[in-house]
Amino acid sequence: MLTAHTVADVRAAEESLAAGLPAGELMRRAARGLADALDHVPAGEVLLVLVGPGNNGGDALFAAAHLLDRGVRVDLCLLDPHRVHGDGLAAAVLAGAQIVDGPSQQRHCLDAMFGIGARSGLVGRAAEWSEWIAGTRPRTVAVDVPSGVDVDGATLPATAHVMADATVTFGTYKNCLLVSPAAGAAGWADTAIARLVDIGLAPHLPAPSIEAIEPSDGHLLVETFDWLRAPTSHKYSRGVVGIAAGSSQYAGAAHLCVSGALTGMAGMVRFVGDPELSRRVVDRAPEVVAGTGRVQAWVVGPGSGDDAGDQLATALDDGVALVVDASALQHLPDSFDVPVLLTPHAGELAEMLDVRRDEVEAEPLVHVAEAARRWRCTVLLKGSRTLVATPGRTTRVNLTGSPWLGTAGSGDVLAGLAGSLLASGADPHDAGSLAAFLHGAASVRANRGGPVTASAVAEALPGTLAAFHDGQLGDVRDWRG
Ligand SMILES: NC(=O)C1=CN([C@@H]2O[C@H](COP(=O)(O)OP(=O)(O)OC[C@H]3O[C@@H](n4cnc5c(N)ncnc54)[C@H](O)[C@@H]3O)[C@@H](O)[C@H]2O)[C@@H](O)CC1
Repeated sequence: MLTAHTVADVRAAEESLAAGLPAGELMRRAARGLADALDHVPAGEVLLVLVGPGNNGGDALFAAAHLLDRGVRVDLCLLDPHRVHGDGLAAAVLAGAQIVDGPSQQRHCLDAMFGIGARSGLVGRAAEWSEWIAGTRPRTVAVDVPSGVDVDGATLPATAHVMADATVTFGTYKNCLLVSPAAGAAGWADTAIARLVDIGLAPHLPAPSIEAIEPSDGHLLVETFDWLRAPTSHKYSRGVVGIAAGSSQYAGAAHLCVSGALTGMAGMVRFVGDPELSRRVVDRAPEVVAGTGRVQAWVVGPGSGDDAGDQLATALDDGVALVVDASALQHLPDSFDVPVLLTPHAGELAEMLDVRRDEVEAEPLVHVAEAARRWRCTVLLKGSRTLVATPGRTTRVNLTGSPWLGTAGSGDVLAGLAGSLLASGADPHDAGSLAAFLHGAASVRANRGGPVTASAVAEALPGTLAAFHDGQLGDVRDWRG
């Protein structure tokens, strides 16, 4: 798992680690790693370093000294010349850095104004410099976190903040580097996920605040699905998932949800719906069994019509786990007696919580946790960085996929896949986060860097799942579009 920690936990861990090291060793490690990560700045090129008053500025000043040794030229802009890391400034100046009044035409920039000591929102010169970055667009690397974002809340301020092309972070990820909307300021389009410099912090860190499934986590499948270890497993021990999806208006949703369910871990897919739709589903997918019968989990709601409420009530009567999606989300009871995964997008979550969609998009972490608390179940909030929250569990963020996945029907495939994982033995937290991971990776596998259809995502799922199981998926950066 890739993990992120809160500022308080990072500070406590750093204190504990630093206690056993010579003074200044942590900053030396951070600065060395930072300088190594700046290998794209060629010798002879000018790097502008925006230096803040704290240790974040100190990291950059020591890194600048390394870069000067490599032949890079360094201009320093000091946010407050009276508050600057003294030893760092001395090292950078001794190595040949020049202090300048403000940014000009530099094509490379290092944002070291504020790190984890940041308050959200920039004002004064810091705001002007962030506007210079936005206007001039030098290639900008943020040190630890982009200055001005809310580090733990992963939100963006109403006032200015830095938009970086990439971020180099120390010791562990911070929430703002993984979760929307702040993750967008850390280098969304370019490197997608911040580069992590190992400073020896891991043994001192507590449980994470956020975690993300990585390609190397294929062992989760064997740990989650007992039947994978049993040579005698059969279709019923793998689990049966029931699908109540689609309607005359959205017949395609039935097919797509079924196609997602067929590519998961369950041994059998049942479809319940009106006779005409059932006939069409079985015509397209002869593996599907139409009609009611025993299932281990239900998926209710994708493309459902006016009968979504009745379908949900019927599924609840069955007393098994369920995925509730789309229009069925409008018919939620106050609480559940069975394991439940709700899969809203921001608009649907806004309706559930009676807030505006832009409020959910501005603070997705807060709202997904609120819904998970209110319904005491797992909530998967779909988006460019899908979140999965369950009371008592570490919230997961999904890092696979691309904006091409924002296509009609892809949510139906996701719901079907999640239902299949639920029926096959996963709890809703694992089912939701594994489904989001596989679904995102499958979309990239289907057509890296280009458009995908929901059907193509479903077709790419079996190969993606097999590669994940076998540890063949490589790096998570490979599975972002
Ligand atoms: N603590 C440690 O042992 C280590 C810290 N490291 C670096 O140290 C950083 C944290 O350093 P600091 O605690 O000095 O904090 P910062 O360098 O983030 O800055 C803190 C100062 O900036 C001010 N400030 C923050 N946000 C502001 C805003 N929006 N507008 C105006 N002023 C603002 C604060 O009041 C404070 O005085 C980390 O992010 C990391 O880069 C690394 O060197 C690794 C080791």
